[in-house]
Amino acid sequence: MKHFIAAPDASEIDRLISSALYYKQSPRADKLLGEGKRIGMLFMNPSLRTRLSTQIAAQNLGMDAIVLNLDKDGWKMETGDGVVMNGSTVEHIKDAGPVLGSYFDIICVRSFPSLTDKEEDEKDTMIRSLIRHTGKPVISLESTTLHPLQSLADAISIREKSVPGRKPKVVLSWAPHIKPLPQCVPNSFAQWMNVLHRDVDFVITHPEGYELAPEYQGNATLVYDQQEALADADFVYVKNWSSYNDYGAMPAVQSDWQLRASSLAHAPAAHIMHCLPVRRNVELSDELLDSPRSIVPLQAANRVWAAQAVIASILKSL
Ligand SMILES: NCCC[C@H](NC(=O)CCC(=O)O)C(=O)O
Ligand SMILES: NC(=O)OP(=O)(O)O
Repeated sequence: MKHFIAAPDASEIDRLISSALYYKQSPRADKLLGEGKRIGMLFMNPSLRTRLSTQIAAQNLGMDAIVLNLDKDGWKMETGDGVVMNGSTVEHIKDAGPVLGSYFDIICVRSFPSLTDKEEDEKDTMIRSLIRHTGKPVISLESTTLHPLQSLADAISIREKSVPGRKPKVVLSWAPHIKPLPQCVPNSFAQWMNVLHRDVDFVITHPEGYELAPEYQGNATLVYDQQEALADADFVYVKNWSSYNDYGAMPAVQSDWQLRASSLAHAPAAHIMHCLPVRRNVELSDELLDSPRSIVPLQAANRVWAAQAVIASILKSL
């Protein structure tokens, strides 16, 4: 694997899941694979899980991991072509990229969308610029459009909790929030579930106005009625996102979309998922989050094995 910025094909996802489950059993099995190699992790936005799990994964493979909070500790980066840099940006990615490429064997970056400029956000400029100007493999730690390490951990968790021989019904259910959030997590989850369509029945439910970009919604079944969508679900992935069509807006919602135990009257076996961080009792009730139905801690724990499988695959291709 060269870069990890979106869902690979179904056979590659299968290989990554197998590799992740192998590392989960034997975390240090490949402790010499990354010896003498360095991974650089650049953050333009906050993180708890992605930062720590990716560092642990790299260390399990013998790599040195260095984190730079580019938003706080780096020079403000310019990515535009031909810009006269007489404003707030100090350093161009054309100059910083080769520097980073000389320091690191693998480069990772987190860069959230503006949610104000759709066209710009859809370009995933930071990821594309790093690929172009560092010459090194790039891993997305959540970009302006996708969050593939999260989706791999989600796919691993679904695989682990699925009943053998039964194709699970997986429902992505929109949840309320106090502020507009990116579409990256639902875009990415939908992209992965659509690739895995032979393994899962995938349904999306959200209020009108919260349609995802058609390229990510893909062939998912869209059901606007949350109760109808949740019936007989095996997995319910709860997540807020802002409007894509009215970009970054929060169109008014008439009914209560918070997921509670009572929402699952017709889905008695459903496992509850969320990528975290979660706003308790806004998106999801305490009752569900604190119940054995929640596999949220499993998803977060699987972030280590997801990252380890991806980094190992890239190291093997160097
Ligand atoms: N990396 C996982 C989710 C990150 C981000 N959540 C947030 O920004 C939550 C912020 C808050 O709750 O105030 C998102 O939804 O894409
Ligand atoms: N789920 C997730 O990506 O969490 P962080 O934002 O804490 O990394």
